[in-house]
Amino acid sequence: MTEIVSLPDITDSAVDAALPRAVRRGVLSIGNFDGVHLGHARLLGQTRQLADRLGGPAIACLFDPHPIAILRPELAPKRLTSIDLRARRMTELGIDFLLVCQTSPALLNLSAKAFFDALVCDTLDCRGVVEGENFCFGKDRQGDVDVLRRWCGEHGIQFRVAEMESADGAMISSTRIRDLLAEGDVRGAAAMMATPHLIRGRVGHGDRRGRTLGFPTANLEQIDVVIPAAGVYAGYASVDDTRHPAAIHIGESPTFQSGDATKVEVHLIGFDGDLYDRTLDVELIDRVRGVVRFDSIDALTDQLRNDIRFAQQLLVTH
Ligand SMILES: Cc1cc2nc3c(=O)[nH]c(=O)nc-3n(C[C@H](O)[C@H](O)[C@H](O)COP(=O)(O)O)c2cc1C
Ligand SMILES: Nc1ncnc2c1ncn2[C@@H]1O[C@H](COP(=O)(O)OP(=O)(O)OP(=O)(O)O)[C@@H](O)[C@H]1O
Repeated sequence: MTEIVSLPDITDSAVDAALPRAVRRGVLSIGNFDGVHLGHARLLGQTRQLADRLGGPAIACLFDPHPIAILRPELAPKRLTSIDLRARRMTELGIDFLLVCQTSPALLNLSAKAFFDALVCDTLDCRGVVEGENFCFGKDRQGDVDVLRRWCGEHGIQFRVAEMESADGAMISSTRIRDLLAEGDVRGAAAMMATPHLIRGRVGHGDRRGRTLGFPTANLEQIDVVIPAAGVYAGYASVDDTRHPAAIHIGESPTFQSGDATKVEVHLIGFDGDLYDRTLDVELIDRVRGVVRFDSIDALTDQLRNDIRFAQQLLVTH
């Protein structure tokens, strides 16, 4: 199990007392790790390998909130994955600790050298560091892998650069996965994360129209991850450790002139029960179609029957 360790600001003297001893003398990889995509997996795999060779724990470290949320809040994207989910995926990659360091204006103001000294040397006393070729750090992104290699060398710290992982001729990144989701390409996003995009939400009350149509839907609220483009999707919805095939509608219901672009409604296929106030985990497997305005309720329900049949077929062959 990857253990999440929350740390105060590394520029704060309280950081030493807050750090368990077991997290020192390890091999470190710093990033945001949103989505824990195939590039991150390659990097973290090398972090695990180097930790095995040098001894000590394999450590991933991220800064929360994401620095962009402090520097340019208007540009801050929604995240792909909660920190808990990142840790769960890192468990499979053999990462011992996910350090979650508090981001502060003082931290963002550190020069690359001051950041290196504070985190890699003073706080963690690392035996090794592994980063991808495009890694930058410190104020104004001054530091890159060349300076990091030099400073690690000066401190007797092993340093490795992971080769960048690409798909279809372009580098995989969290940004690219967000772009795919914005186009509704949940299949492409899943290929880059080696797992489907997961939306967790609490079931609230919709207009209660779905049940009268013969297709009850759970309306997800309190979603704090990226919601893909409006459309109809095939996927799975898990509640209480039971996974149900599902047809998911994201966006407005133009037939009824209701809802908004980020509304997520989930029809659990073959399920009949009360889901209000429950937590639902929805995996988005494939896109079925775009959202359409129907001229009659009968036309809508005919289409919903087809969607469900098509979703079931997609899920069987996926
Ligand atoms: C699989 C699926 C596909 C849907 N597709 C459309 C659509 O294309 N156009 C539309 O107006 N509503 C569509 N709906 C939304 C229904 O109109 C919606 O479920 C109904 O209005 C119930 O809303 P409520 O849950 O707020 O009661 C779809 C719903 C589901 C479950
Ligand atoms: N495709 C990739 N292959 C290998 N390493 C990668 C890849 N993408 C990112 N990394 C490395 O992972 C670490 C964490 O990077 P980060 O989480 O910021 O990734 P990112 O996917 O590029 O994010 P964003 O799109 O938000 O910039 C860095 O060392 C970075 O170089």
